[in-house]
Amino acid sequence: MIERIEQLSYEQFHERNTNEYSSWLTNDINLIEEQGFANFYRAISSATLLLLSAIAIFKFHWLLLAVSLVLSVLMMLIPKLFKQALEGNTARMSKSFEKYTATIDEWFKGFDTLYHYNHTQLLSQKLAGVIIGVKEEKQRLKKTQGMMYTAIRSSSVIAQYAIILVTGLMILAKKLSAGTIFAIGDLTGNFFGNTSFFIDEVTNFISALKISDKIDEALIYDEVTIKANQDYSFTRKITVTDVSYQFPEVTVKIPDMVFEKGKKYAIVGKSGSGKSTFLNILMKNYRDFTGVIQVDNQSLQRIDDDELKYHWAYVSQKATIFDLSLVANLTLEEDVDDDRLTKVMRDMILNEVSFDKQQALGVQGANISGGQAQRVELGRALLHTQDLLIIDEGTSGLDPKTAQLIEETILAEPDLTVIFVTHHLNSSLSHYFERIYSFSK
Ligand SMILES: Nc1ncnc2c1ncn2[C@@H]1O[C@H](COP(=O)(O)OP(=O)(O)OP(=O)(O)O)[C@@H](O)[C@H]1O
Repeated sequence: MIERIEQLSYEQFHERNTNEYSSWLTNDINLIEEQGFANFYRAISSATLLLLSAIAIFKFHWLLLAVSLVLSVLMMLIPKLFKQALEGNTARMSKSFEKYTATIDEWFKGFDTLYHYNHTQLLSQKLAGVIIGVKEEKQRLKKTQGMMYTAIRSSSVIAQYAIILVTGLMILAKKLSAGTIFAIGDLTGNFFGNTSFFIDEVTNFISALKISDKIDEALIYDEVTIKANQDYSFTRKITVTDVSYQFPEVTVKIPDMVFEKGKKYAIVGKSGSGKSTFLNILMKNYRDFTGVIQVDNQSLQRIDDDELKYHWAYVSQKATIFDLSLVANLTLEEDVDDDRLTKVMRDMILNEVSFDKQQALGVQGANISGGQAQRVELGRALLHTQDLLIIDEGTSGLDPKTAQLIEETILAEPDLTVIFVTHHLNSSLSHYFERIYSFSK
């Protein structure tokens, strides 16, 4: 499952909330394990005991075994009556777990805000609903399972009586000795008991497999139809002509622009004017745009995604920090040139963060400040990019002096092409920019 997720494109991954993936990997895996694999192994054990009882019944008379087998086949039809309800309940339980995980994550992440507004009581209000939802779905599933078990157990008792009756008739017909009736009672008890266990276990196993089918089906995507050209080249310029992007509710129109290699560009514009949308198009996160973006002489769509990601880097306003050491956060555990790493750490003033080389920065950067996190994010991009650095408000969390220092360092890089999106263009840096593009709604 994780390997399939690794292969998703940006748009495919973002079709669903990250909590849905978390729920698959926690709740659904548990459900598959508890209801699926545990039942699979139990079914093997029941089948073995069933076989041993069948051999013993056969030793008395083949006819008794034949009737037992016919009755057990009839018993196996019972789950069909519950199949739809059982699969529906299992699927609904998995959905309710997804909602539960998403709600817990959302409201616990908002704890600080609720705390400062004296509204932490919202936690129990919001979580109560989803907890009750999970409980109700669990009860529904248990109820359906219970009804199925009762039907199977009852049919098992009826089948035992039927065999005892057949045995009685065979004794009267002098085909079996009178004492057989006592032994056959025990044997058929075992035989039909294990048949009913076997049926329960196989039915539950199959309905658990439906969850894994649901995940598999959710992760099936058509291949990207546009054939990528492996040869990446950006030696001259990127041109953007007549580009627009259609969201369900709004069409975002992007102004025509040219970005020459090695030069620096600023993009300014009102909130909602389409700056981030453009950057997402340029990074190939949003593929279905209209218009033309050429990189040297190739259309952007034809450039291989991995090549593009290798050469271009994108820094957003929101720093992503992993619970790894500073160096691992910068390198993403890749081998990098030591001199380059040292330069990036110096340029992004990161030596102050490096309290201890091994110390992790905390989950979502809990052990460092917001400004430090942004510098780590910028440092990671500088370390990974060869050609183009796109910064979307990536210095907004820094104090003005540090922001200017960092921005100047980046803008002074001679070979790097920089696209710098900002709401607050520092006039003392204007001379670095070849052009300032203005987006309007
Ligand atoms: N995922 C989305 N789904 C639907 N509409 C979206 C989505 N992302 C952006 N939009 C819409 O597209 C328009 C452009 O948004 P975009 O985020 O590109 O603006 P922006 O210039 O980057 O704004 P800001 O400066 O506030 O970050 C807005 O009207 C926004 O509501």
